Amino acid sequence: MRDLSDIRMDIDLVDRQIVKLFEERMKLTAQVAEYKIAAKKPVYDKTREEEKLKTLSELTVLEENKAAVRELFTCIMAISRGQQSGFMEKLSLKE
Ligand SMILES: O=C(O)C(=O)C[C@]1(C(=O)O)C=C[C@@H](O)C=C1
Repeated sequence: MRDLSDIRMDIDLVDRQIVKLFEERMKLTAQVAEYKIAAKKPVYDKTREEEKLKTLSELTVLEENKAAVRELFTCIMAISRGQQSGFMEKLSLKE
């Protein structure tokens, strides 16, 4: 069996990558917000979110992880919506 601190070092490495990728994703959804503000489109896109959850669930290798992946991305997209709404609110306060 591997040593706990050894396993935790690997977890730390994976977590670093998750943070990096999360921040990359948030930068992209900030660009989406800019687009939606200009195009006067609503933040929430139910169809896109449903398609994403389906695709990501299909990409998940282990059956026992599928529900968790859906939960994780439901949460990530809610965070992204929150950020986008925040941008829109700030902009409307300025106007
Ligand atoms: O693709 C979009 O339209 C986005 O705003 C991005 C995103 C996402 O985080 O993936 C967030 C909100 C929408 O409801 C759908 C998807």
